Amino acid sequence: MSTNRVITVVQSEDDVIQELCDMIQITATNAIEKDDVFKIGLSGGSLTKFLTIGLQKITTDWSKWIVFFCDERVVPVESADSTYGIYKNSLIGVVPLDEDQFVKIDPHLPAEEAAKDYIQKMAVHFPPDCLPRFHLLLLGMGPDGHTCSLFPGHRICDETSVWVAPVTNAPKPPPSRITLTFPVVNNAECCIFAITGAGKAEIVKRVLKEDEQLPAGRVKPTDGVLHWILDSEAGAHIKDI
Ligand SMILES: O=C(O)[C@H](O)[C@@H](O)[C@H](O)[C@H](O)COP(=O)(O)O
Repeated sequence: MSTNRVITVVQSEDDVIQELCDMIQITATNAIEKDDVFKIGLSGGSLTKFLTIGLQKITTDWSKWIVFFCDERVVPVESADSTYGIYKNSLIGVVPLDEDQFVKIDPHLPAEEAAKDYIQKMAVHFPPDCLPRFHLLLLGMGPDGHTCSLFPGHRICDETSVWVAPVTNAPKPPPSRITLTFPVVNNAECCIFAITGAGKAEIVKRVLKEDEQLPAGRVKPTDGVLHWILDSEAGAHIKDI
């Protein structure tokens, strides 16, 4: 089954941020026109920097945004490892988003409970009897091909019975996390990978060659579009795919 995949290679990291935020603005406008709400899922890592820089420049009805996490580290919000903590400090007060527009984990719970709790919180915004369908999921990818907190060889990559799964032994610190599972990721209307740097060129090539051993290679929206936005370094081997 071929996915509706679009690969965009631009020159620099700044160009990736511009391309990414242009796509976010368009997707948000279409979602708000269609559903009067914009349900977006954010990831951590370098994406936090891209959005901190780029989201300030977009035009959108911020009041219609509901912001979820594709994955989150189960650490206190004050911790430097908290993805929500980073977005809270870098976006709230900078763009017109309120804290209560973020659907956050309860970091005081162990990962197993935090995952169940997050499903309950998602169920407030999605019909309970079908898979949640995000308008947009923003994804990163590690040099090992992981995305969200779906790590190579980890059993939760095959998890299909829950919307959100706990991770207690993530190879990328911190070890305790929660993550959306593939059925939810692949039910999104749109997924965007924003990837930069020479360190990712080899793994990008492998993933775009559909190496399904790699979690990022299993992101294939069943009824949606998949975008890869790459800078010239991360896209160095594009011609080989
Ligand atoms: O919380 C996390 O760790 C992320 O959600 C994770 O999936 C991230 O997107 C990748 O590890 C890429 O991170 P970098 O872009 O920083 O390489």
